[in-house]
Amino acid sequence: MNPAYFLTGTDTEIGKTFITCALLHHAAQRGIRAAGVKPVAAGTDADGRNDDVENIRAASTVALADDILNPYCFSAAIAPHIAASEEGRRIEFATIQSACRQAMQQADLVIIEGVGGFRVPLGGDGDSADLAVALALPVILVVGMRLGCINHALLTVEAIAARGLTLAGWVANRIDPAMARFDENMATLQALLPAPLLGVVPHNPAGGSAGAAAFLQFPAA
Ligand SMILES: Nc1ncnc2c1ncn2[C@@H]1O[C@H](COP(=O)(O)OP(=O)(O)OP(=O)(O)O)[C@@H](O)[C@H]1O
Ligand SMILES: C[C@H](N)[C@H](N)CCCCCC(=O)O
Ligand SMILES: [Mg+2]
Repeated sequence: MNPAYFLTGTDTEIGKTFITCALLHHAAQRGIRAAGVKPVAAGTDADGRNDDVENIRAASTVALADDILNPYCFSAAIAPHIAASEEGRRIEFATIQSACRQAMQQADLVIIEGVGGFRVPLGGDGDSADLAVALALPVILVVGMRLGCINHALLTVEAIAARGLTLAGWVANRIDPAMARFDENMATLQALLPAPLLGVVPHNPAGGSAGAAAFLQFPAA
């Protein structure tokens, strides 16, 4: 089976999809056939499309079938267990595991984007941390650089370690370009997070997520 990573973040809307795409572009720029998977998406447009799924599809160099790329998609942009319940559906980890296995057979590198932060409920099979355990993959943590991220990052690494998962590395993503004491916050995170820093991605890098790839060092040196 080819390498894959479970990508999580310090919260929702902090750049998990953006960094997933940047990692996929980083791989593609090095001739690695890479694909992203978004097991659970919430929020669709009038055509039934989800932005995360479409961005990940566009950044992937291996075209996965729709049900592998995105096994579960719900209409409302809300917590997915609530969306699933409202739609009378159940998120099955076995279905997601099967999709991820197939992706890992088809692509040389697979990045699996979680949903929201690390402990988002997904229904009867568990939460997104349980999903990471079920997939038994190393984790990449995206830290959305804004006030409050130190606490969120530390709680997340604690939850990752408590489950016996490996933290492969973390990415600092500058979602708030006006963050006060950015350098001091970075120094604190580097001192406290027990994994390599895979890159510091600026706010609005030229070229979008493809341009952001230039700021990544992956795998860690
Ligand atoms: N470095 C950055 N510079 C500028 N904008 C960014 C950056 N990273 C992310 N964004 C923007 O912030 C928004 C949220 O990012 P993104 O959709 O990747 O978050 P997410 O963590 O995947 O959210 P979700 O929990 O909904 O999956 C998007 O509009 C994205 O383009
Ligand atoms: C719809 C949104 N963009 C995400 N996909 C879902 C975020 C769920 C967060 C749930 C929570 O932690 O409260
Ligand atoms: Mg996303």
